[in-house]
Amino acid sequence: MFAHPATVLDEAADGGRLGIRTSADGADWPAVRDRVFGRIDPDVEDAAEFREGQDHVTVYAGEAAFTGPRTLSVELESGEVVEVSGDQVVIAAGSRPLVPPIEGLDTLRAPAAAPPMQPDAPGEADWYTSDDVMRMPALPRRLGVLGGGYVGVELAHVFAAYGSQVTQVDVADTLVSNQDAEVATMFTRFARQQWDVRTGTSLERVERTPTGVLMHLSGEQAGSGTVEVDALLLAVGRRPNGDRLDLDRGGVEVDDDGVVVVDEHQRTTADGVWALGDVSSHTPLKHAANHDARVVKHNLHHADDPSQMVAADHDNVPSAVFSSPQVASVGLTEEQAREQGVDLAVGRHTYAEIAYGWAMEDDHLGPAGDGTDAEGADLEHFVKLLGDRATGRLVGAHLIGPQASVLVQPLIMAISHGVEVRGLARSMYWIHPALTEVVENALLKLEADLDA
Ligand SMILES: Cc1cc2nc3c(=O)[nH]c(=O)nc-3n(C[C@H](O)[C@H](O)[C@H](O)COP(=O)(O)OP(=O)(O)OC[C@H]3O[C@@H](n4cnc5c(N)ncnc54)[C@H](O)[C@@H]3O)c2cc1C
Ligand SMILES: NC(=O)c1ccc[n+]([C@@H]2O[C@H](COP(=O)([O-])OP(=O)(O)OC[C@H]3O[C@@H](n4cnc5c(N)ncnc54)[C@H](O)[C@@H]3O)[C@@H](O)[C@H]2O)c1
Repeated sequence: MFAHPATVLDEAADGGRLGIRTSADGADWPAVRDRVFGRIDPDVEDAAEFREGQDHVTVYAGEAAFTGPRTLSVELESGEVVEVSGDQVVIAAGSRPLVPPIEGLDTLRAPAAAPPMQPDAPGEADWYTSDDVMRMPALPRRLGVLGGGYVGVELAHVFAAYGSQVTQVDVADTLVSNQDAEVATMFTRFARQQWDVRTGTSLERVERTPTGVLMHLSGEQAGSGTVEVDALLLAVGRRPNGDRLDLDRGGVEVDDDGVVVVDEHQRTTADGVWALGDVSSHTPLKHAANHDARVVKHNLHHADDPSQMVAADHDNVPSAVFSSPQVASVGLTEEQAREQGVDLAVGRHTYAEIAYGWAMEDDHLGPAGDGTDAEGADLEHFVKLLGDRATGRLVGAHLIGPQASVLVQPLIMAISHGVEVRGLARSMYWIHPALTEVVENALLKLEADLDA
């Protein structure tokens, strides 16, 4: 709900390329924010009411922690502590944003500390995390973003498109550095055209000045060493909430990353205790949490008969980054495939080469209008498919460009079902002149490379 208006603004700003007269004039922040929370907050209240209204459900609204096997104490908002135990217990406590130890951060105004289940609108603060930045009282004129992963690049795009002057800092060499390297490099080039990106750079220290927050930078792209902003968004990763649950008292083990250990049925190391979602996942994504929840729901009904249980499938969990441009991926990156010794075939096709790409004028990106950036580097959106010559199957798909999150779906299907790449593109019609023709052509090229 925040990212879509940002994309609409981008398109409005870019109409000239298509020969149409459009312009963009930033966002009315309170209107956007209140549209989002006007929808979300009542939904949250309705869901809570629904749960409380179920005659087989008792809700204890408070912070829970284990006191023994399958037993938890819950501190209610009233301060009262109740003990709850069950034959089966499901841990679904999620994760929280990391706040890195930055010198000077403790001298800045922190976002209002809100109890986890009742996020209040924060007052004006000097720094935020994704928990509270979306409820900011006003759009910052200058925003610093620490971290260029999913949260960082999605929100940098949102605020830049809405009219903030964004400076993004990441220690890694590229933004979205967990993506296929070619995608991450190209994404970083696109981002640089939209906001100030400092990769290979650290935030050493922050201090309040009469006019804002001064970020002291060091590293490759520190520039003059300081950048002043009105607010700072911390987006350097998330930590699973297991460390706040006294898990050892419940006999529940975590791994070295603090992630609750589960078997293929989502059972933890404690008898009768299950876990799902971010608290027990190395792919902390909503669709992965939903999958885990379906597995746990089924298995709870067969807790006494493991032969009836289903296994969770965490292979090939896809993901998409809703920034500008969009990025989507499933399976191995090219680097992972090569490391694993896969005998790799590659099929790559650009949006610019298909009819819908012509319609979008996708081959005229960049300041010179020639598909390259100021340094002459390639800027054409693409689909890259990786196949294994030994099996003839798809092992990875990486997309960067408009609607990447949608275009990836047939590739998720192909990889999930282990479909043979040979013959796949020609086994069905592809609507002309839809954007999906970029996937069709990448598949044909992959097929050709498999046979090369
Ligand atoms: C800014 C942002 C954008 C995201 N966008 C996407 C996206 O586009 N696509 C996607 O797939 N994923 C996205 N994610 C990830 C996604 O939100 C999570 O993977 C998902 O919410 C995990 O669900 P969960 O139920 O495991 O945990 P959560 O949604 O974190 O829920 C955990 C719940 O447990 C409660 N809780 C925690 N500790 C206790 C305790 N001790 N006692 C009682 N209650 C407790 C919390 O208050 C919370 O209500 C995004 C995450 C962020 C931060
Ligand atoms: N579209 C989506 O599906 C979506 C959107 C938002 C969040 N999420 C989920 O939330 C999780 C957390 O997202 P995130 O963006 O906070 O984490 P992330 O792990 O995706 O990215 C963290 C970034 O911060 C950088 N970093 C770490 N420490 C730093 C430091 N001290 N200084 C500068 N840079 C530093 C890292 O190099 C990395 O680029 C994601 O892994 C994802 O699972 C998903």
